[in-house]
Amino acid sequence: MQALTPHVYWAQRHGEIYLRVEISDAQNLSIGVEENTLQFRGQGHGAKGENEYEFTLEFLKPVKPEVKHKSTQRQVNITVKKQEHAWWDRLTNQAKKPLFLAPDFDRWLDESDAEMELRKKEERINKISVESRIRKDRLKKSFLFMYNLVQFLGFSWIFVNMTVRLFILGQDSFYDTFHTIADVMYFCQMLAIMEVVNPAVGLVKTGVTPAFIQVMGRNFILFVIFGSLEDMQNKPVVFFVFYLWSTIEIFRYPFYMLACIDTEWKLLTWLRYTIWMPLYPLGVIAEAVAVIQSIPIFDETKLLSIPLPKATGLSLSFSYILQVYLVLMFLGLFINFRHLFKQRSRRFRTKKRKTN
Ligand SMILES: CCCCCCCCCCCCC[C@@H](O)CC(=O)SCCNC(=O)CCNC(=O)[C@H](O)C(C)(C)COP(=O)(O)OP(=O)(O)OC[C@H]1O[C@@H](n2cnc3c(N)ncnc32)[C@H](O)[C@@H]1OP(=O)(O)O
Repeated sequence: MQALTPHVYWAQRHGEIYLRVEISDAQNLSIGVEENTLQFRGQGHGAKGENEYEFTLEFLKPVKPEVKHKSTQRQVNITVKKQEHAWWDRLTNQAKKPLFLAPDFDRWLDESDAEMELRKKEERINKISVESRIRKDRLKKSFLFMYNLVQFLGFSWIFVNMTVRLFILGQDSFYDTFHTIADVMYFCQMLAIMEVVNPAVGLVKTGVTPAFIQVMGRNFILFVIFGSLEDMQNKPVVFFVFYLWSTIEIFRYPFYMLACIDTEWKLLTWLRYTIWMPLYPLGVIAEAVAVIQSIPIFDETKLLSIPLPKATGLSLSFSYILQVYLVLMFLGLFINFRHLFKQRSRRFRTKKRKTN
């Protein structure tokens, strides 16, 4: 059977060529582009009835070799991507239009209309990406707001409870701080692990190391020194450690909450970036006192000691680790003090520049 040539209709956009081949119920299609020439072959029902149809088109400019096609009951639609984003004066290399080829007026656009369509498409894509960025930002801020609110409520409860008990019971309140406060403190400090996760996943723009030092340093004191040693739990040092921790947090978390809703209270900002100056060294000193007080207890109870080879019958007391930790604490203090100084001057420097 000799192959016939089907009617082919075409239209273009800046990036693509659309071909519509007038063959219904097409089968055994073979469509490909080689060296800028499209070869079409297939069986179906065309202008001259059921037959084998074929045609060849040599394009005006280079096209990509991959071709997309879709066969429907009425026609075969072919999409070819142009190599370069450009408007072509005609479809084929030869100046004279092949007889079987005609414009597809259903899809036809002239250059300026196609540009307009392209611009509208780009605007739509931009709008969608801006909207999705806004949605993500809102979700992120809502999450951070809730996190900061929970921490603020937790630390406010701790601070108010300790202050009220201090006023009512005086120095007696020092001795049972742990039993009244520990559960809420455990909750807040476990949750504070998010403060390491948040910068690590890019939720807040700040360093992971200072947050890690802060959270791990506190959790070490809370869970290991106070949590594992009952003898430490009724010492007055617990009061000072918890009070110093909560004093900064009742300013820091509302400051973050306001940042999440793009609001700033100058006094709160000043307090967040200033009161750590006396509180941080005092906090480290209080924590160091707790570690030093725990050393004889760990020695006596042999709790958390590391057994040495059986033959020696000895074990390495946890107090050695605590002595190393004491050094690390002051290293941690130095790193975080420097970090907080930088944060403070960055904050007040940019503020000043903005107001000038
Ligand atoms: C067993 C292994 C242990 C290993 C460690 C060994 C060493 C241990 C040493 C431990 C010493 C610790 C002592 C300490 O426990 C004592 C005390 O805490 S005493 C009480 C006083 N303490 C303080 O004042 C410190 C309080 N803590 C902090 O300030 C932070 O935790 C710190 C990580 C130190 C600093 O915070 P950050 O880097 O985040 O700075 P900024 O607050 O300026 O925030 C930067 C930007 O991020 C935005 N941000 C941050 N967090 C949030 C949030 N939760 N929600 C919303 N936004 C957030 C913030 O708004 C800033 O954005 P922008 O710059 O755009 O304003």
